[in-house]
Amino acid sequence: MAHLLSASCPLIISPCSKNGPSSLKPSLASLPTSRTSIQPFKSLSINRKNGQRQFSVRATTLQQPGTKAGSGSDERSRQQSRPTRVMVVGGDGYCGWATSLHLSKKGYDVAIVDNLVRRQFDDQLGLDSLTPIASIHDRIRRWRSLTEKDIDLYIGDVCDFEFLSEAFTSFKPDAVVHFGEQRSAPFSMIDRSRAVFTQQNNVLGTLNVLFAIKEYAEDCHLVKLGTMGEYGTPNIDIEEGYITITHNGRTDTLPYPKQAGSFYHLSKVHDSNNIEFTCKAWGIRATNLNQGVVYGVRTAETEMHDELYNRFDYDGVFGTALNRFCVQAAIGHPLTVYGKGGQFEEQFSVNQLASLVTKAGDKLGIQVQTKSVPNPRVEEEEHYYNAKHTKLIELGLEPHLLSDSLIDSVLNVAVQFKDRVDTRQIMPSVSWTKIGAKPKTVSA
Ligand SMILES: O=c1ccn([C@@H]2O[C@H](COP(=O)(O)OP(=O)(O)O[C@H]3O[C@H](CS(=O)(=O)O)[C@@H](O)[C@H](O)[C@H]3O)[C@@H](O)[C@H]2O)c(=O)[nH]1
Repeated sequence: MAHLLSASCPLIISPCSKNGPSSLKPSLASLPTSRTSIQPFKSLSINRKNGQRQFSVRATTLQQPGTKAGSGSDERSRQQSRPTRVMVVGGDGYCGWATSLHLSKKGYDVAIVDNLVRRQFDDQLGLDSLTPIASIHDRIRRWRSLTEKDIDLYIGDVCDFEFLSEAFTSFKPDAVVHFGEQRSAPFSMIDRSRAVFTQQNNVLGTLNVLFAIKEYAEDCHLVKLGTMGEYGTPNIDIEEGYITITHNGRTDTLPYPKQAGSFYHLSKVHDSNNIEFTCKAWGIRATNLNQGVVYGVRTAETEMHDELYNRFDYDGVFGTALNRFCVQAAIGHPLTVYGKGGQFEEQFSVNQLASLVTKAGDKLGIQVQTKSVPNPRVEEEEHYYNAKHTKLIELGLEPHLLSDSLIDSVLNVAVQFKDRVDTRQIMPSVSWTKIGAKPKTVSA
């Protein structure tokens, strides 16, 4: 029964809708319900629609030790019914909200589990989403009034096992999509207490979810959001989860080495180890999706009403590069490329992202400047990067490549809400080297 699929999903795969956000959309209906067997490496070419370039990707799926491909139990589990009840942990957040609506629209029974801590981070740090967002209660009420579809809501912390147990026994999920983690690398590098919070919250929360599945819903499939940042920037191709190594004449297929670049990214490495272990030890079924930077703001569902808007972060702590660049362009702030800008956000370098935004600005008559600002992070600013990513495609994912029209649409949203931008939040404020044990306080 054990199934662990570790997939890499670079930035260019933007599944939710043409206009983003690129939150993951592995169709739950297409997820395997049994372990997969070792297959020979396959090659696959994808042509970019605009014909700019072609790239090849390869992947393998890995049979868990001690199992036989195509065994009777595989066959039985393949015949099990598809999941219909999906619990989205972190369903009030950026990826979680868009995913919850998408799954609800597709006819799944959805339950959101969230402790609303993401909103508290904003209050504590004096930040706000560029887009005005409604409370989770108003969001769900609005969705019901527009679609007649109910989304269940469990407000609480997955680190609290009593709460999680109650949510599991009452909702009875067939699948859990887990986004409920502190997801900002800079946040985890503010001070000791934020570093400790990030690892405690993320690692223990996921461990509780694994125990809840074992205890209450053995057949439940865990879909967990990992990160490409687990792998760092090795000078060789990044394989999907596993690499075959020959050492002293013996060969084995082993987890790909991890070299995370922040306490946040490290928390995901620890999660991955715990998930892999429980797949082997208990037969938990999990898909660990190592996702690249997510960008965009609208999906078909979130644009149905103002109260369904998704959050959109542009600040130096929670804003990610492309979203930040679009907001910076909209308000005439130079794009803040850190250091040399050669660091890759999956398939695009930061410099390339900046030129894409500059081009989109031209079309709107906005003159976009770029400036190199001192890099607050400890990272290589020029390096080899080649991540393999075929497994999701084999599972049925149709990639929407980062296109000019997507950037145009994000830039348009940034222009629409530019009066809400707090320019004091634009520059990076968190340094990887200045982090210390002393708590950092925020002044008004
Ligand atoms: O104004 C900016 C902001 C960022 N960068 C550069 O852009 C790169 C990416 O930074 P980011 O803030 O866009 O993304 P990151 O910190 O890597 O984290 C985000 O993307 C990760 C996927 S990945 O990047 O690790 O694949 C997710 O796991 C995280 O949850 C999400 O916040 C970094 O090398 C950074 O130096 C700039 O040059 N200028």
